[in-house]
Amino acid sequence: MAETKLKETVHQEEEKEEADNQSFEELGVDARLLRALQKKEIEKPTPIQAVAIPLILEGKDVVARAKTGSGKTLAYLLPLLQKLFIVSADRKKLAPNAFVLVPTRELCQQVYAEVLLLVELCRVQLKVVQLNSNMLPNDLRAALAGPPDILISTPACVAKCLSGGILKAASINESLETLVLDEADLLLSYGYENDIKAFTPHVPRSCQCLLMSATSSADVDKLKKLILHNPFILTLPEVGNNKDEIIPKNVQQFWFGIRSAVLNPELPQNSRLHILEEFNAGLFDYLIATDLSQSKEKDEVSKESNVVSRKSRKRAKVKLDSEFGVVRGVDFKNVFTVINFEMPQNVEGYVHRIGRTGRAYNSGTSVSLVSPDEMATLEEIRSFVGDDENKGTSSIAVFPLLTKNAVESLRHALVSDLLVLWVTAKMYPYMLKLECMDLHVAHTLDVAKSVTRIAVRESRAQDLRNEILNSEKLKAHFETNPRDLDLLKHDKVLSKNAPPPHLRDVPDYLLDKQTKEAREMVKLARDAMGNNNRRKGSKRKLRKDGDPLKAISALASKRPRKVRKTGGSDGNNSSDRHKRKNNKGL
Ligand SMILES: Nc1ncnc2c1ncn2[C@@H]1O[C@H](COP(=O)(O)OP(=O)(O)OP(=O)(O)O)[C@@H](O)[C@H]1O
Repeated sequence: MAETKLKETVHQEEEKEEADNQSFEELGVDARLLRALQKKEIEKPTPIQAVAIPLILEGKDVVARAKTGSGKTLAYLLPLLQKLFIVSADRKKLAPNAFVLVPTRELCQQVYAEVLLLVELCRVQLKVVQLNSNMLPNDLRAALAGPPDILISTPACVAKCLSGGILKAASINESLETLVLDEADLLLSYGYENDIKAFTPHVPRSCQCLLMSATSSADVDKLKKLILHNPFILTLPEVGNNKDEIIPKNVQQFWFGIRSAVLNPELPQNSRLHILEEFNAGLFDYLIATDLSQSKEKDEVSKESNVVSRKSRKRAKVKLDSEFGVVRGVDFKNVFTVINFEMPQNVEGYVHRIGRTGRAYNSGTSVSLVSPDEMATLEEIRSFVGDDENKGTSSIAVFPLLTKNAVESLRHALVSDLLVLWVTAKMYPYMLKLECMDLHVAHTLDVAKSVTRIAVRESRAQDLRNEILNSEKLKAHFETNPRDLDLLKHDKVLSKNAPPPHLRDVPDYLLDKQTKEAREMVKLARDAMGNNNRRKGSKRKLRKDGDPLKAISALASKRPRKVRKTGGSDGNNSSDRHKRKNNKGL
């Protein structure tokens, strides 16, 4: 115990400074590796390399904790390779002499590529293989034939090879010289504990063990006790005490107060209803939802795939509700924008998703982020909605608002159909800082403050009132029911706070050339999206069976409706429309 304490090296400033000034050569790195580093344009060791390389070259067990991106991979790879350069008559070759175990397949590939490059640049004859659990037993056997000098893999794959007799425990015991556990802080949390426990009894006492980690945690301590013998513990100061420096200083970090909720099939029914209720009551600005019952398929991924799939693996154990479905029929209130971050799988899914906006008399926008492999789905959808480039018809347009100009113009937009505005309002301080718009500060911050949810809702209500008052279709109704017209005309806005006069218009002095151009663009975009929608809606015949104001709400019995019943429907309910199209043989 006392000896371990003595061996713990928490580097003091002077030691660190000394190490900082050493070259790779002074650390004892082999000439071939020096050449390789030069070709890689790596000039001087990072602090962790400076302290770890000499110790590893001496054959010590090392636990190295240093912040992410600090060069831990080369800190162990350089001495590991150098050790293998030495041709030793004592070396047994029944199994790989060095194992590098990492938590994910992606990391396997990354480390493998790094080793291959170094070996190639050094012009040495070393055989390196990477194995993963997806490989067939015969392929695993073939890769291990020889055997290779270095094996890069995951603990799960090694355990699989052991239990399948592809790797012999006795051979490992005879041949293993160096064991590296990279990203050690993740290995246990990724569920590899049993795999590591199955493997460690076969690690010979003589094997040099290295444990690399970006953070210090109970898991790292557990691994340390499981595998290492009396190691040197290198804790660079920034990881030890000052938590602010775990992440490199050159990373700017932000968080925004975006009120949001997640809706997915893993949640119990009660929670889902509760979230819908809260969303409809305006507690969240954003709802992040999935309509994927097919997420079950996606969950069937191998354990070392990646971080996301690791989480998914845990999720796979959770029973998903096969009756989950928020995009069909559920009547969300005040959804102005539907964003398809992932495209739905088919036209039907698209129609149902975007039908969550533009409900009743509201207008809405949908924005689809389409990756190249989703283009076929987009084409299918475009042909379904009747888009034809040859005929110049295009209801799904290229999104026009992501230009710098458009962002500029949103600074001055008081009312927008786009929910984006709220994000913009919240981002004002950052945008201003980033783009140095000091001239506009006072005005734009005032604008941002004034764009409240109520202000936006009222403005939309006003639009709606105007539409109804000017509606040709309702003219006859108002003639026979003048009281309705009277009530509507005198319907007053809820908010007592009129916008301050200086915000009614954007003063000319604030309008630079770019903003003027952007204004035009946004106007065009609104015409294309909002106004067209309204026009389309008004052309539709009233349908009793398609009254969107009677749309099924998951919460209909729980809470009073906020939407006032003003008459019939414009039939602008995508979901109903789609059902009708479906019946026609979609
Ligand atoms: N001495 C060096 N000088 C300049 N660049 C280096 C040096 N050593 C490593 N690098 C580069 O720094 C980057 C980060 O290195 P590496 O991936 O080893 O970091 P890490 O500490 O393992 O990070 P993480 O904990 O996130 O895995 C790599 O692109 C690597 O090539």
